[in-house]
Amino acid sequence: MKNLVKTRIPTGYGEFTLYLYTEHGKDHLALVKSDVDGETGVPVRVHSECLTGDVFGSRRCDCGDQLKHTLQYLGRSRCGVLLYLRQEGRGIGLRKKLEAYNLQDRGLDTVEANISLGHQPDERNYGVAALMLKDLGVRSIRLITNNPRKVDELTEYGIQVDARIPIEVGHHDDNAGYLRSKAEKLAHLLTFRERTPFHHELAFIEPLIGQLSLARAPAEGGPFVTLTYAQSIDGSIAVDSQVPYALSSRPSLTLTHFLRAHHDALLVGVNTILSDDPQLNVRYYEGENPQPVILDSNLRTPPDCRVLRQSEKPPIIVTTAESDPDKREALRSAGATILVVQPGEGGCVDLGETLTKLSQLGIRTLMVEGGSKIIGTFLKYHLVNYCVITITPKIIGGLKAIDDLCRSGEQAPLNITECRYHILGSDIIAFGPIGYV
Ligand SMILES: Nc1nc2c(ncn2[C@@H]2O[C@H](COP(=O)(O)OP(=O)(O)OP(=O)(O)O)[C@@H](O)[C@H]2O)c(=O)[nH]1
Ligand SMILES: [Zn+2]
Repeated sequence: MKNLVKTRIPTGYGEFTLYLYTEHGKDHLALVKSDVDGETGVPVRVHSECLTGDVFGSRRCDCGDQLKHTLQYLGRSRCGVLLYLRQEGRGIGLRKKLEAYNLQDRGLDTVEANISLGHQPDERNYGVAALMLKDLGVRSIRLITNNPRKVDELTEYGIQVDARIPIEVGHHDDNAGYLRSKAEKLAHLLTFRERTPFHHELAFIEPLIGQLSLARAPAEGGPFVTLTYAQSIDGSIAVDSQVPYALSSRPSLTLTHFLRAHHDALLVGVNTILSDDPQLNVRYYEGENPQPVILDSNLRTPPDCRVLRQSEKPPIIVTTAESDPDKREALRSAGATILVVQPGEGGCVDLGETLTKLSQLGIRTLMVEGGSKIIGTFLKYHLVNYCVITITPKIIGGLKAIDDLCRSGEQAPLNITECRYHILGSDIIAFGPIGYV
């Protein structure tokens, strides 16, 4: 199979190259991030066309969300491939799929509907996908799918599949029946994570939960970073840096704890430990406590702070080689794990090295809660993947969440792409991925 046209496609998720192939008069597409020729372990999604889901955002299936999450994931990956195969309706075409939908509205499931229209439950073939991957020169792949048949067939066609990356996203009431049929009748590996459906009033944050589930797959680079904080309407996170100030309302606090339960680790700066003495655990929601991480270049963390006295998981304290060895020993005796990294800018620890080391410790998803210095530094170095900002109806004129990012002129304003807004109690939650393109 030969590529007929190749062109550059800049997107909100990063720049890709689009390759067009043709087989039996049908165009199939490969959207490729970076050069994948000769690469191993390349993240690959083999996506079957679903006009209703991909273009119109139909909630009858999970295709549209899977497509969007894949693009976001590939945008963050060093390289990757999205194959867009024109196999509408699991190979039976759009018209028949729409007829099948009507049969499903009369009580048949997705498999029965295909059969009653005289078709197989699934008429797709992945030979063309294998040929496209071979033409692109990919040596081995990690396949983004819940469908074990795709893994088996690509393997039979000579593609080495090193691993499967699950993509359980976009689950809701409208497609619950369809997903159940896929799991029960088509052997899809769907766990119906006990987290979904969760607290009904927190269902709005599902786009982030989907990203986190993808981020758990082993990948190159550091963990997926979610930045969360609460600010007043004028952008303050506290009256001043010394005094703790509870800004969030109870529902927003539940959201924070819910998010903590969905991340491997929770990171704060030592100033937050000194001013708030927080517990950094999950209390307003039922779920696992994240691993606390404290950035503390000079080891000012008091050995009797709450996170050391009370936490079920003792914190990882990140410091530099210059910090006092006696303090290090005292914190170690109190239970902390000390992680030594290079010094970074402005007396902070080097964040890039910190993230690499946390990733080596198995931390794939990291929630960053502040304070202001940490928020600013993570943003400045483009280390944040996703933001969840709680805006409370208060005017404080105090300590700004982000004091200086663009003022020096070196940094362009950052965009929260596809920013969504949700009203939770009396607060507004603004959330979305950060785009750096
Ligand atoms: N015939 C038929 N096709 C459907 C129906 N719902 C979705 N599809 C098509 O199914 C294809 C997607 O297949 P899915 O079974 O959702 O997922 P998959 O591609 O097998 O597996 P994943 O890689 O995990 O997404 C797309 O081509 C959709 O158009 C349906 O009820 N009937
Ligand atoms: Zn679909």
